[in-house]
Amino acid sequence: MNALSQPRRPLAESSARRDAAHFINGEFTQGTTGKFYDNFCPVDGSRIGSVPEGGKAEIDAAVKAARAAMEGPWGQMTLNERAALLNKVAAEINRRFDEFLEAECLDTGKPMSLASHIDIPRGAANFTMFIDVAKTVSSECFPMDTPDGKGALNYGLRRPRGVIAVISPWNLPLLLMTWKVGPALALGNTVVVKPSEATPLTATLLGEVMNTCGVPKGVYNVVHGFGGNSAGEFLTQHPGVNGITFTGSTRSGEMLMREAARGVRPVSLELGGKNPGIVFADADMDKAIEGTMRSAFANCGQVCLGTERVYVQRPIFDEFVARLKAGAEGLKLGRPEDPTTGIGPLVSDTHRKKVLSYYAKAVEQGATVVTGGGIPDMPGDLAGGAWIQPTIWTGAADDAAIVTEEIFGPCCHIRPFDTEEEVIKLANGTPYGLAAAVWTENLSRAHRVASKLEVGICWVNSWFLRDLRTAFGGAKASGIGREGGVHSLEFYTEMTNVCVKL
Ligand SMILES: NC(=O)C1=CN([C@@H]2O[C@H](COP(=O)(O)OP(=O)(O)OC[C@H]3O[C@@H](n4cnc5c(N)ncnc54)[C@H](O)[C@@H]3O)[C@@H](O)[C@H]2O)C=CC1
Ligand SMILES: O=C(O)/C=C/C=C(\O)C(=O)O
Repeated sequence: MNALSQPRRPLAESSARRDAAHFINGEFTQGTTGKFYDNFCPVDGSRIGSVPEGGKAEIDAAVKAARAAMEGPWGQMTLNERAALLNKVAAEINRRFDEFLEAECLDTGKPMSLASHIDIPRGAANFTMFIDVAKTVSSECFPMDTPDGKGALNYGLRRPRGVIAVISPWNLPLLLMTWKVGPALALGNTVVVKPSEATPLTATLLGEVMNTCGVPKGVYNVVHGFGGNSAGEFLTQHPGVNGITFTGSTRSGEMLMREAARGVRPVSLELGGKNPGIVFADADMDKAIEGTMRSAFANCGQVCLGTERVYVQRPIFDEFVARLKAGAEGLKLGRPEDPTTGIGPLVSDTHRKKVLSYYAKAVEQGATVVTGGGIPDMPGDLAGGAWIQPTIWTGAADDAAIVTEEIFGPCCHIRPFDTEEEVIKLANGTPYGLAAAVWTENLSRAHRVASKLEVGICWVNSWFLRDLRTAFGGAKASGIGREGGVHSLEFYTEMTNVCVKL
């Protein structure tokens, strides 16, 4: 199970190559729209299977099933009963680890070495962690004075919010979907999930797991389809939805928020980033290079927390650029099942077109291409995949597109800086505010800089070190709200203050 130490069977032979299906009220269905689209593997462009596109009828059926489950057996369950079921779900994901792994790597093309360490284990951990939160969280209590001297007692009572719409992206499909489904269910809600159109497989597979574990029908529903004028928009428009949680682009987040305004429904939005990495001259160079390699290139740069702007203090600038260049050029592009693969393809040809448009803009706007900048020559069937070269630039202006806009590819721009004050201003000089990575051996400086960066998450001498109990989310245009640990209660529950006169 789990870690990848030797080659796996080729994904071409995987039994995870299947048609996707909606999962509504505990049953798999192809729906009634008669519309289907093809799901392609970005490794070689091969067809994985078909995906039904859900319409208003499928969304309505899923929302009604979710509501009925709230009012039925799920809503009647004790926390311990719910927890037992969700622990079984986590155990079943681990038991079917290889199926989830193959499905995720078929859909995304990411290396199995990465998905077996991050995506699939987190798919299970997202359930167990939030069960712990639900079981251990305490409530607030305020005793108060009253004129008669007898007093009153206020206490907060948390109830599930209801039917939660989960709209999830393609870059970490199982991880980011369960990051929302885990707390939603642990806290007693039901869900309708609209996974990304590009990555339908693991959400479908999770339906099988729910049935195997005896999770009541209607608790977990999946409807496939696209965003605007399709399943995504129909879901957010449905009046039976009590809250909308979304991870994806800032543009789509804005649209969702408009939909959520109808009926004044809460949103939790984790959106785009243009995250800075700041490397001070006193940094441990090996650690800074290793961390920046991961933050710029892991998952082919398709991580919202990734570093696309690197600021390096001038005395170490040339050495840093040379070493990151060597690292990028040493990354092996390869098949997911090859344990020596360092980087996979982008998720789709459509996304590659977007990333390549930035590669072109970088040159047009006068940046120096340190390495990469195009499409690599891939052998045989891989030539049909969405491969792209890891790319590093220097010399772009601070207002160039590659320095200001989220690219979501394996690339970064490196710029020198002189002073702490200057780099804080540069780092904050963007509408986004998701994450930052600061590299320094000076403890005082680390704390000082972290406190001044306008971001939701600041790593010091690390990147993507995740404690699931901590607050996770973005500042400014990178999102609204925080999820993780007790912070998830804010969105997934509704608080009633009970005031008891004594
Ligand atoms: N913050 C993050 O983690 C992610 C950021 N992105 C960024 O977004 C860019 C565009 O990628 P997309 O796949 O188009 O991301 P997107 O943000 O448009 O899509 C994410 C999810 O939202 C759904 N969606 C889109 N529009 C919707 C609407 N009007 N109503 C309801 N649901 C809707 C999609 O079907 C998908 O499930 C990427 O190039 C990247 O820059 C993409 C994926 C994840
Ligand atoms: O929850 C995590 O650990 C990772 C989150 C990553 C994203 O939200 C993303 O890349 O979109």
